[in-house]
Amino acid sequence: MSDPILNISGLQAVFRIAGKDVPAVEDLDLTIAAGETVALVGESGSGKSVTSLAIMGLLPKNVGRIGAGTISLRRKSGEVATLNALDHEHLRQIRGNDIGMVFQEPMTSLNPVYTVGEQIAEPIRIHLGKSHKEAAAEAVKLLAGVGIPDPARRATQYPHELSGGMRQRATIAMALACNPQLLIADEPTTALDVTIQAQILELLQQLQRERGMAILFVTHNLGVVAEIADRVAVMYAGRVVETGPVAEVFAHPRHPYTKGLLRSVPRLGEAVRLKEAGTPLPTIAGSVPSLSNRPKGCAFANRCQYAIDACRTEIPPLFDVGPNRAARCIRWQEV
Ligand SMILES: Nc1ncnc2c1ncn2[C@@H]1O[C@H](COP(=O)(O)OP(=O)(O)OP(=O)(O)O)[C@@H](O)[C@H]1O
Repeated sequence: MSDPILNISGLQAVFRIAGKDVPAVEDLDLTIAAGETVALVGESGSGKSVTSLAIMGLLPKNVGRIGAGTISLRRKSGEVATLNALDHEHLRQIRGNDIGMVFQEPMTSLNPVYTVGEQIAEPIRIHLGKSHKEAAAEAVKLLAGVGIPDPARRATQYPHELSGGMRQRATIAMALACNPQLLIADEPTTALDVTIQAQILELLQQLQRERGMAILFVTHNLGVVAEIADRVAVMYAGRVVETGPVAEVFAHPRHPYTKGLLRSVPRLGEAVRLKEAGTPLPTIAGSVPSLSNRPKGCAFANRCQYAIDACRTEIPPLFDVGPNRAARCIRWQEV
């Protein structure tokens, strides 16, 4: 792989809960190259959002912090910055400039009292030092680039005047305004209906082809992963339990959790067949253990049909299970 844009090594993110430091993410390694999309996937509570917040330096103040590890980003200038060693001011310069962000709910990024055009122009003025006029013209171009019809008029409108899909396109335009090296997209299509979702995914892929940025895509939706990602990192209870190229991981999962997740996604037609037969969709019984309640050894063991006593004593390491593939399961050969 060429020098990665993002390189995370041994990341631990902790929360202070009832006077104790509790790790929400542990021992996480992740790299993303230019032009590559890596998906972080897992059930609610697995640590996906905490990971993306840690990268952006946006863990909740006084409660969350990075306990260990390094997060390096190759900036547009070519300089490699260790994000977790930077102060707030430096991080602010990097966010919106070298890192673009798109969240599930566009209204969290858009300010209701400014026009869409003003909001897209702002980072262009702040980070790229363009004049008001230049930035405003650039904002219209960006709106056109994300497929918004009549962009000059749309730029003068307020967020509530746009549909949900259009708003998400506008936040993508804002995220890309400074031509970032890395785009972090945290459930960007979850709040949209499926046709709009497909359009937004297509748009992100097209923009990535044009710009060659690295994308970290956070989702719980395996269908979306299959559609958009080159590689996937499956998270469970704060750790990556399986990683590798999407096609191979999905065809031959090596961790029981990945296998369970895949089984709980019905293929087209299968859902109807199961319903007609009165058979419930297979699900993974139980839920992700809470932070303060993580069991000893493999955190998945109490939901796992492959678990043996040895699983409950030590946390398994990530085993090499194929080219560019790893799985955190001592029984991976039997899965
Ligand atoms: N501010 C916080 N204080 C304490 N614990 C937190 C905080 N934010 C998240 N956590 C805990 O960290 C763990 C990981 O949460 P995270 O939000 O990263 O999960 P997720 O995989 O992104 O889930 P979702 O898809 O629901 O967002 C969870 O156990 C969650 O309860």
